[in-house]
Amino acid sequence: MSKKYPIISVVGSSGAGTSTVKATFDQIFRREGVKAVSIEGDAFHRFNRADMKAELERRYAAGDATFSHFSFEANALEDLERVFREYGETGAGRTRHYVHDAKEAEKYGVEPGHFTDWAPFEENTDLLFYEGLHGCVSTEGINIAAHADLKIGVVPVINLEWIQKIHRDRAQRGYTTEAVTDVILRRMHAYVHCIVPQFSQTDINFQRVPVVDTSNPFITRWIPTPDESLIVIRFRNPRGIDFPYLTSMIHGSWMSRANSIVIPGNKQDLAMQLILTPLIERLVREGRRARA
Ligand SMILES: Nc1ncnc2c1ncn2[C@@H]1O[C@H](COP(=O)(O)OP(=O)(O)OP(=O)(O)O)[C@@H](O)[C@H]1O
Ligand SMILES: O=C(CO)[C@H](O)[C@H](O)COP(=O)(O)O
Repeated sequence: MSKKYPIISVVGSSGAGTSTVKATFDQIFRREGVKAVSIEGDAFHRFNRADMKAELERRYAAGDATFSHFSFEANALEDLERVFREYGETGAGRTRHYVHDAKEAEKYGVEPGHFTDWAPFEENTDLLFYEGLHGCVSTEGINIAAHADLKIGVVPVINLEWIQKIHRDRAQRGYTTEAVTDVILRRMHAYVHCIVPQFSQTDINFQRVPVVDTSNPFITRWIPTPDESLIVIRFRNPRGIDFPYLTSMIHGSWMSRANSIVIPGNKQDLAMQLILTPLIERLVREGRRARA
């Protein structure tokens, strides 16, 4: 935690929608005049695509079928923790990009499956924004969650998460349904042990729930739309959250528990703006005051 240089960490599995949620944050940053530096969790993969394949085969041959991009060891989490710590203390840090597909290759000038060079953060920023797989990890020897000041989980129910991943990986990354299904299966062990525990560290979870039949996620022809879903928003500490205000501003919402509200799926953007803007505004105000 850092008053001077705050960190926002948005965590979700692959295909959960963290990149989509980043667009809402960017909108809030622009509107509120917040200068943010952004990093992607995939920048901290330990291996490029070819080396990851070799490492997977090596471990598989040695009898380990649990290794995947979700595993702690597949990611340089010690570097991610260092970046969080250094940013919190000094406002400095560095990042790079993992290039997934041809479109990103054109943008970054690096072949798919490779990393760009590391580059230092822009100076004089108000906050660090992270989105990815491991931004709230708290395990033996690594405590990334401890460095983040606002921690958000993006967690569609699992059938929906698979549908989102399958459609995104097919449409944008050129994979077949079978290839994505294999990846989902291979990652299941680490999903349970490395990804899921983070959602108990988060301050707020956004859980999208479809209200259409997704019982066979591998054959659905499209991703359930916002109108075909609800979102459960759960606050770890409900103290200070103005629930009557939220439920009156968000048409069609209701409280389902003392710390949770349910909203129509098409109100996600509005709900995030109403909930997150005051929290971001406070972090930035306190940061600017501490740095003055
Ligand atoms: N609220 C939503 N409503 C409808 N579709 C959504 C929603 N959120 C995400 N999606 C869709 O799900 C797919 C995956 O979303 P996104 O790329 O944001 O995931 P991600 O968590 O960033 O994945 P990765 O970390 O693997 O890059 C995209 O096709 C996106 O359009
Ligand atoms: O989205 C992901 C994790 O968040 C990707 O699955 C990961 O970055 C590896 O990509 P690839 O195997 O296609 O090189």
